[in-house]
Amino acid sequence: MTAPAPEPAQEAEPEPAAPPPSNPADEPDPSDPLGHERGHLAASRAALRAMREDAEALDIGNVTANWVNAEVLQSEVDARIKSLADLAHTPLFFGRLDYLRHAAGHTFYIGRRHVHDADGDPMVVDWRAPVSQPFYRASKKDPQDVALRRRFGYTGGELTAYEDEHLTDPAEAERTSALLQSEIERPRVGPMRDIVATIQPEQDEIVRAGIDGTVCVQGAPGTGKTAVGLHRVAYLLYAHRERLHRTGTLVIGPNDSFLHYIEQVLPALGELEVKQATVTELVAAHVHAHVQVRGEDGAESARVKGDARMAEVLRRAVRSGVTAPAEPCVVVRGSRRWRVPAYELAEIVQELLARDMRYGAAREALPQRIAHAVLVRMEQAGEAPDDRVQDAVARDPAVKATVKAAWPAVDPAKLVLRLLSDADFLAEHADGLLTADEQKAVLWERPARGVKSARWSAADVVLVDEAADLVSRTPSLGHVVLDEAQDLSPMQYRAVGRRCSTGSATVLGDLAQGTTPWATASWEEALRHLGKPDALVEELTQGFRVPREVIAYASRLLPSIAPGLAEATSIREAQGLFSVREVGEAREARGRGGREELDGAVVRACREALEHEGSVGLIAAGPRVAELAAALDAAGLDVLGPGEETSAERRLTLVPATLAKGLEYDYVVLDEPAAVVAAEPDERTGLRRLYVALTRAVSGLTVVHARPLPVALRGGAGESPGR
Ligand SMILES: Nc1ncnc2c1ncn2[C@@H]1O[C@H](COP(=O)(O)OP(=O)(O)OP(=O)(O)O)[C@@H](O)[C@H]1O
Repeated sequence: MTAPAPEPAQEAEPEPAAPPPSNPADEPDPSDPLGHERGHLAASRAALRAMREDAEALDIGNVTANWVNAEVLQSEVDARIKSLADLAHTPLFFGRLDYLRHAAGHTFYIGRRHVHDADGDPMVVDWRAPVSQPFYRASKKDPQDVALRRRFGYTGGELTAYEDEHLTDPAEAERTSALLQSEIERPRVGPMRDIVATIQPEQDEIVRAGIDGTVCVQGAPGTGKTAVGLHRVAYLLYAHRERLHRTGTLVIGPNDSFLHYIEQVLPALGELEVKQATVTELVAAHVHAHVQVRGEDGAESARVKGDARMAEVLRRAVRSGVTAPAEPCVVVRGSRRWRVPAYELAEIVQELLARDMRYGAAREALPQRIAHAVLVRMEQAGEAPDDRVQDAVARDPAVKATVKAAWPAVDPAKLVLRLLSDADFLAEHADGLLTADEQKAVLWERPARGVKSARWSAADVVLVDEAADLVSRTPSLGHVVLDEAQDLSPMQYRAVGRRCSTGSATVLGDLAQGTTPWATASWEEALRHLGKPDALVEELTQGFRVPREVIAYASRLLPSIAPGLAEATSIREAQGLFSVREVGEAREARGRGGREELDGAVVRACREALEHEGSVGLIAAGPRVAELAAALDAAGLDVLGPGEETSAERRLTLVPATLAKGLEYDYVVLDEPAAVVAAEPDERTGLRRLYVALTRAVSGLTVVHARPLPVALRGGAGESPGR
């Protein structure tokens, strides 16, 4: 952190950390508070080293004789040793609270992890501990027993500044923190970082919401939804470690480059166990070893396959093989024959069908029910059969044959394959649910021969997942974070809902950024599909990413893409660079000459952006990517693809607009907005895609266009900057 702290903060030149005071509890030297804080930092680091040495010295041989236990224990010890590493560029603490009257002590240093001294007294407390909460929430209006909140500034790992707020001092005016501001405005390079030092009060409320409730967050671009979701997982893991260790946690994101972008946030917070996946990966891994996504759907076919009505079609199809037995079931035991008549078998089957049971569970219950009917007859005949007899009868070949005929086993993948290949079978179960046209849209163009060879699409696999759940219940995790949720179909929401049916979820999204034909229109409806209709819907409106002028420009699209939504604010104070450059005449631009001129202007804009510190993203419509890659190459500019990590040397990424969601770059060059819009199946989706692309910039945006800008973006005369 480099920004100087304002009055009354103290600034100091970086210098080696002072040696730890002989007694860290020594009263601070009022003439050198920074020296005292550095002393505490050095002492905390020494304490962390000692904790690590203790962990390394653990001899588990004494604790366990069993080698399986020993292995488990050793891996836990190894994980602990790893988690105790002192990372040079992650300061051990970033804040301090002095309480007025706290029972357990007075001063607490807040950091990413807990550190204690040899007596077990805390040197640094975890940001997630209850005692740390006022660091994020206390204010002059509600000091929460805090006299002093101190924020620390670091330069290259050295403690170089601090900034104080005396929350109970009426004479001290409230003001924004410069350290906080500089942290927010720090240039971005590389993957996403944690925000523990600067979580805002309204974000903290979501982060620390109870584990039993599902929270849904609607938020404009850059309001910190992803950051909040990830910190919430870290918080829940801290507060409910045992429970979540058993049940598991999962973060769902829209694509692999996004998951790659966020994957280091949780490990940096010491959480190494959280799984990350896209919905498609999650579902495909679960349903069938041979079901692989290799096909694609057209918009209409994907829309119908993603519609919640498909759940009912599948329910009917799964149960369609159940038939009332026409023959009695005759079990021979010794010299006696026991006969359960067909009408009674039919009653048993009917009764199971009427129950709210999984298909597979009912199929397992059926032989026991038939055996019970046999046992009743045995008892009536004066026998005294026990449970073992009932089990033996349930396994009798005659009973098995009855079950097989009345309640056939269902293979979910084969069932869906038949639905998508066999028009009559589909019609039978979609009757009254899907129109003839919709049924046509659902059917594969070429019927597949087998599960392995079928060209399953992402939407098909979700259908298989639904069918699999109808047969046997999908195991639920303890907590699921669903990011960029607005793009999910109702059937996908159901698939995610199954994975948190006995747990809870954090649903994050922005209705204005929905770019699928089935994009979420209302959170209430989405939450119903998810199976969490009582979830709390919160809104975040403070933008941390996009400069004011840029968000105002992008927000011109809101009336066309999401009329009900409010424009985000920007808490960035830095002005930000923003220009819209028109190249040549629109007419001319349709020809090759125009495109070359456009490519040239784009390359120039990229070069200019690279003169600044931080990452640069060139966002363009998919069909433009190859041409722009060639132009950049010809100009000698080194360019990365999405998902490749930026570094100080390689900072320019060429991103197809379809993959820009959730990502951010310090400087964005946006190529030809009209092409971004035109690459989508309809105008609303196109404008939403454009809205996403326009809101990726942290410090500057240059829009370069040859074709006329979309009408919704043009604004009034003289409003466009840089012309
Ligand atoms: N409290 C905060 N302090 C510092 N930086 C923050 C804070 N909240 C969010 N940010 C930063 O703002 C940027 C945007 O956050 P994030 O990506 O989580 O937003 P989002 O709402 O998910 O955006 P989008 O809708 O575009 O996906 C990130 O760089 C994030 O680290």
